[in-house]
Amino acid sequence: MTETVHPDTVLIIDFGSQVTQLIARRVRETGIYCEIVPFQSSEEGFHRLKPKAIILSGSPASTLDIGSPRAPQIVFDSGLPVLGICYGQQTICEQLGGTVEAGHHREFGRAFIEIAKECALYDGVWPVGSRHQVWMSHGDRVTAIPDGFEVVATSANAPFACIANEAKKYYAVQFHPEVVHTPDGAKLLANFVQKIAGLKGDWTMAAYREHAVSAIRKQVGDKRVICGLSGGVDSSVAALLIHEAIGDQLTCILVDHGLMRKNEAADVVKMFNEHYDIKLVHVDASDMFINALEGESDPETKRKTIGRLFIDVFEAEAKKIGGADFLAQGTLYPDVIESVSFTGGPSVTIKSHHNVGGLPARMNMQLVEPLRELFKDEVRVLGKELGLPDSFIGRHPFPGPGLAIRCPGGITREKLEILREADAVYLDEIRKAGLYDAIWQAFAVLLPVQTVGVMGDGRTYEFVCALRAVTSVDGMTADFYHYDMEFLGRAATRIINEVRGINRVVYDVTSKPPGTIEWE
Ligand SMILES: Nc1ncnc2c1ncn2[C@@H]1O[C@H](COP(=O)(O)OP(=O)(O)OP(=O)(O)O)[C@@H](O)[C@H]1O
Ligand SMILES: O=c1[nH]c(=O)c2[nH+]cn([C@@H]3O[C@H](COP(=O)(O)O)[C@@H](O)[C@H]3O)c2[nH]1
Ligand SMILES: NC(=O)CC[C@H](N)C(=O)O
Ligand SMILES: [Mg+2]
Repeated sequence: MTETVHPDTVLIIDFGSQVTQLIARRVRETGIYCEIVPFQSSEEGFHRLKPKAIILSGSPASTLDIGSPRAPQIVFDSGLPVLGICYGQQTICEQLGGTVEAGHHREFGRAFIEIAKECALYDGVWPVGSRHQVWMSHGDRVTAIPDGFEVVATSANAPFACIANEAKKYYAVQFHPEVVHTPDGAKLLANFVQKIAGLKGDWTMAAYREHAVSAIRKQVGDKRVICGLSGGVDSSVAALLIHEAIGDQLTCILVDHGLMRKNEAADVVKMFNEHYDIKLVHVDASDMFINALEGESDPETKRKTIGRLFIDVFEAEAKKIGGADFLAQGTLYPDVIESVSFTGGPSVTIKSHHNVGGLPARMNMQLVEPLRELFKDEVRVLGKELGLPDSFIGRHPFPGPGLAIRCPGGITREKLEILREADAVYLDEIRKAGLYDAIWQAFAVLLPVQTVGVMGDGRTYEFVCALRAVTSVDGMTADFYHYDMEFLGRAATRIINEVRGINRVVYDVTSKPPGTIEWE
């Protein structure tokens, strides 16, 4: 992963909790660098990262199960501050001489803890004798604590809600400080990394930019790099960073697959040519994509066809510039974590995200992934640092397969055109209402269903358009956006009046889960 060691790094050992990523986010918010390493490779991670503090995550496992994961001994031999969360607390107790039992009451959700003693972990946050809301999610509980520890907070069902060995700087909590339902949790984590471990918050995007630029130079040398540029935040920021590092050795390739939003390809090319001196090839491959997709209705086939054609175009373009040794991607940290995280069993494929991950084997190119340590919101901050215009930084995500996965049923050129128009009107209404930034992602979907309507005293028999808008932090979970009805009415009227081929509009009120954000 990282090539350079950050001076003040926190190692987060992941035992497979659903919320391990949130620990990383909370630590990063204090300006301190951290990485999540799966417990299986945590010893190797320790040597690679040379951390100054360690956090042990929660887990679906029970320490009472035979073969359940443990922290490597080096954690306790290192003399570093350690914070154990939930399972992390339980394994600390198991490993250092305490005991854990299966609890009589499983405890999920909100709970209240009483502060019994002063503790560096909540210094300046929770006074002795006060009571605070925390979030619990456990079945097992600690029943005896190891020597050298004392109980510093209790809850009705977790007498050892927080325990500490201040001399060794070991802290362990049964609750989850990383989730927002523990309102003061972020302050506790900040106390751990700043006051207890004494780390400096110098993980800034300016520092990251320097670090990334020199890492790219070192990796690429004087070789050529191609970068698929969609105009989305990730690929735009990746392109700017790589260009800063290696200038003309970079060629960006924008593939217009005929599945972009209205005017999108032209806008992206214009913006890049106006602001940057980056080599950008705009490939109109729309016939190739649409011909291959025409009539196709299976979502997975659509996605795979598009993924394959992207490869073909990248290959052909690389050849035209005399070959390229590297392919740049805007892979983000959550993508990396999802592919290494400990899971109880094989996970199912919900949808094959058009992923350029299959590229290197076929194209024989090495990957350049300058954003693989960052979360999306950090990428946006980095984009700002690099001077990317706000209109690009705040853009809603747009999937690589584009309108093809918003047109359920067989794809036709005509349907794509109708959808493109409806989507443009919908987004225009959102912008006019000042809602664009409050919504994480919004788009129109053209349903393969025709319904009867009446317009100008005549009968119509046309398509249904579904509108989607969601709020989310990272796209992993999402809620539908709660518009007021006036807005929906206005958008529907405009779409029906202005877009030929649509005579009915509906709004999607499904969250994720159980739905996904896209319809295919
Ligand atoms: N039309 C396109 N032309 C060239 N490359 C593309 C195109 N669409 C997607 N890609 C490539 O696929 C990658 C993944 O797409 P993805 O949509 O996740 O990222 P993005 O478009 O850069 O950002 P965002 O998530 O904000 O849309 C992009 O970073 C880009 O390299
Ligand atoms: O680059 C991409 N290639 C894809 O194949 C793809 N499929 C979904 N998405 C985007 O991912 C986020 C989550 O989408 P879902 O809830 O539909 O899985 C949403 O932001 C989707 O727009 C994709 N992005
Ligand atoms: N969230 C957790 O870490 C849970 C730990 C353990 N599986 C329990 O039920 O107690
Ligand atoms: Mg995109």
